[in-house]
Amino acid sequence: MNNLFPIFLKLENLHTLIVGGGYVGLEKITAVLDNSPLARVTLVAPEIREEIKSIAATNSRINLITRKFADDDLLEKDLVIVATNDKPENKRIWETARARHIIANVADTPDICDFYLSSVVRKGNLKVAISTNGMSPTLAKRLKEVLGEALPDNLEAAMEQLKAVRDMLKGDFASKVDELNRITSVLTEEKKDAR
Ligand SMILES: C[C@@]1(CC(=O)O)c2cc3[nH]c(cc4nc(cc5[nH]c(cc(n2)[C@H]1CCC(=O)O)[C@@](C)(CC(=O)O)[C@@H]5CCC(=O)O)C(CC(=O)O)=C4CCC(=O)O)c(CCC(=O)O)c3CC(=O)O
Ligand SMILES: NC(=O)C1=CN([C@@H]2O[C@H](COP(=O)(O)OP(=O)(O)OC[C@H]3O[C@@H](n4cnc5c(N)ncnc54)[C@H](O)[C@@H]3O)[C@@H](O)[C@H]2O)C=CC1
Repeated sequence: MNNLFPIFLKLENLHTLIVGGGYVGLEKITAVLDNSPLARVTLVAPEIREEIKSIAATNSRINLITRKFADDDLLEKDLVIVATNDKPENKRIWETARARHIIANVADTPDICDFYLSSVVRKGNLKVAISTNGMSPTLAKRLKEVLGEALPDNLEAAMEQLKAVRDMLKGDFASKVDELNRITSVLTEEKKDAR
């Protein structure tokens, strides 16, 4: 059973802290910016990889701090991704974040993660997030490739047309829901017919 509750965060409205500037720190900041290019991120680490420095050089919303993590780095942060190579310190940072009610992801240590990153299929406005409940990130990555190929390319046009219909529809909420369900029923009916 996967009990994780999926949500889609507007990281441009939040302030994310990343602790650690090595390979994993780079992977995490890349995942954040690929999805949310306007995310506000502070990254703290005594040694920061060159790739991270070049990302920050062209993005004023990324702030790099070149020193070890200090508890007050958590001030005014909404979520934290911990990726240092010091396991006990990772755990201590998670505990400190917990005490301040800030949710944390700790690379390498699912037991003390409040949230996981997901594998992400993107097609224009459509985004599908995949989790295997931490069982196999590699399977999540493969499924992303499979779904990416399986989803039709004209979904964006369909979404745009449905949005236009949605904006045009008059009447109360229930009648709008009925109409949108009627228009889109073909999507599931075709599948039923094929069986
Ligand atoms: C629990 C979770 C917590 C979290 O990190 O958020 C976690 C944990 C761990 N990952 C490990 C290893 C690898 N992770 C990847 C890849 C990804 N890992 C991601 C998410 C998650 N990884 C969360 C669960 C997601 C879920 O529910 O399915 C993805 C989806 C998203 C992202 O990270 O951005 C991204 C794919 C992105 C994409 O391309 O689509 C690869 C493959 C590769 O890179 O090719 C490997 C190597 C192969 C292997 O080990 O499987 C290890 C062992 C470390 C060690 O052995 O030292 C742990 C720790 C453990 O399991 O104990
Ligand atoms: N490299 C990989 O592909 C994987 C690594 N891991 C694990 O993830 C962790 C991080 O790995 P890497 O990024 O590869 O390590 P790395 O050695 O490349 O980077 C570690 C980073 O942590 C920083 N750091 C150390 N102590 C700190 C502190 N007190 N405060 C702030 N920053 C601090 C360092 O300055 C450096 O930027 C390690 O525990 C590693 O075992 C897990 C899975 C895969």
